[in-house]
Amino acid sequence: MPTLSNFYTIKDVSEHKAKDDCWIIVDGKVYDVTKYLDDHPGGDDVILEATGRDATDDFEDAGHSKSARELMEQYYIGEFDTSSPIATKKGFSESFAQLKKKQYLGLSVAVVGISVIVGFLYLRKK
Ligand code: HEM
Repeated sequence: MPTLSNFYTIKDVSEHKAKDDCWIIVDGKVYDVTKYLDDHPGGDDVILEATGRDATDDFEDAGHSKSARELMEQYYIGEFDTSSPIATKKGFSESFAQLKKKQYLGLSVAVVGISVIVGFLYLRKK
């Protein structure tokens, strides 16, 4: 029998990033792991660090066993709404924006520097 699932956007999931209210996204599914944090063999910090974004890569990198995957089923609360944009690595979008800012700054400094040198050479020739 088909079942209706809850769908959560990244905004919904981002509202549950605390130790006493923690959701994670793994493989397109959303889990409320609040009650599991203290029991997690990998520690609560790794899970808390992976909230508010797609934690699939971190979950897979840890090489979870079959029993760990079975265990997580009891924390399943719904599907992740993939129509919303999402980062897979923490801070990727922020660091990309910072990099772009730095590039603009570098370009401005180069333009000013070249103008000064050209101006200097021009004046010396006179
Ligand atoms: C409902 C979700 C989760 C469950 C049920 C779960 C369960 C487990 C279990 C049972 C282990 C012990 C080893 C094993 O049997 O594989 C483990 C280890 C570990 N988990 Fe999770 N885990 C969950 C989510 C996560 C997430 C989201 C991350 C990373 C962000 C993570 C990172 C780790 C790490 C790093 C270990 C390493 C332990 C070590 O070998 O030192 N886990 N987890």
